[in-house]
Amino acid sequence: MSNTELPRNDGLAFDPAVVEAVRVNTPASQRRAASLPARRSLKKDHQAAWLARAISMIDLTTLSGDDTPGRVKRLCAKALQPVRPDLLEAIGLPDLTTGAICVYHEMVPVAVEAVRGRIPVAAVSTGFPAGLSPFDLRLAEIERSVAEGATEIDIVISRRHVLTGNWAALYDETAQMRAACGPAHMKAILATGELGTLKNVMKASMVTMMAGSDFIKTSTGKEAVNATLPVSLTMMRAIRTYEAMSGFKVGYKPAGGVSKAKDAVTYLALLKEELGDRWLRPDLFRFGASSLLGDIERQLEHHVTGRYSASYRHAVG
Ligand SMILES: O=C[C@H](O)COP(=O)(O)O
Repeated sequence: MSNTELPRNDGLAFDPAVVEAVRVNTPASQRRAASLPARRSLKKDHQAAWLARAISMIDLTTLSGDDTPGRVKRLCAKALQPVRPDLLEAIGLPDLTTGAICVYHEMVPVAVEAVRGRIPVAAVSTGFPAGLSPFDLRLAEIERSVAEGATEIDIVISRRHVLTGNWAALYDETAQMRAACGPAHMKAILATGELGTLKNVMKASMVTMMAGSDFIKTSTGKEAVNATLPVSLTMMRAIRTYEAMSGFKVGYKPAGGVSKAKDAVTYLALLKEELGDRWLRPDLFRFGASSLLGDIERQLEHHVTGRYSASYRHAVG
């Protein structure tokens, strides 16, 4: 099934009472997050299966000022063949791909041609990463990316609406962006490292889901602090609350700074505990990551051959 055929979040009418009702126990969230890595240790086949699963949920990303068509084509080739064919055969997953490729608008046509419809192309739009270009241009950017073949749009919210408590403005902005996406799935980047508190993260999560986001995503990868476990716990609980309110399952995307296989497994363990097995699929979970794939490939190589190769051998992704 192509991702444009997947169910969409139609959203709910803006309800300030939902925002008012938000409660977050920050010390408890931090304690829980801190206990996770120590509690999780996966071995052998089980570990390989989780790592393969993690690959299938990576939005393989390049978002650099020096991106070129050549780099994007190489990244797309890596997304379609994320691990050496002999390793994929050995783990019984010869057709494994990443979840999607994620690029700036200018690179959308190159990526669309390179992936040949096998995986979705996601575009970061709306004046990424700051989201401070004129609003009509931000909407036009979404429309252009969709017209050029992006089927997922990662929008950035206006952090100032959160920091000034203007929840109605955040709802309105997000709803207009969702409309501009048309058939493309929308991931709302909250830039959680700039929102100040976990309570703000929870409120922004609720508002952007009420406004129709299909996914909520932590970060652009450009903030000083990007994806963290306490933020992820908070956003996953917001997703659970929203499902109880609306019946709709919103997806989750931690992004920025997730670069080690071990960390990816910790995120997946948290996801399984908080939201359940249904979320352990690419339609409801993605890692936004530029270098995670390289480390996972290294770990899989070790699993299959018993040897580690140098990390420079896995330079792409
Ligand atoms: O959304 C994805 C991020 O921009 C990637 O961040 P990263 O380079 O820290 O993996």
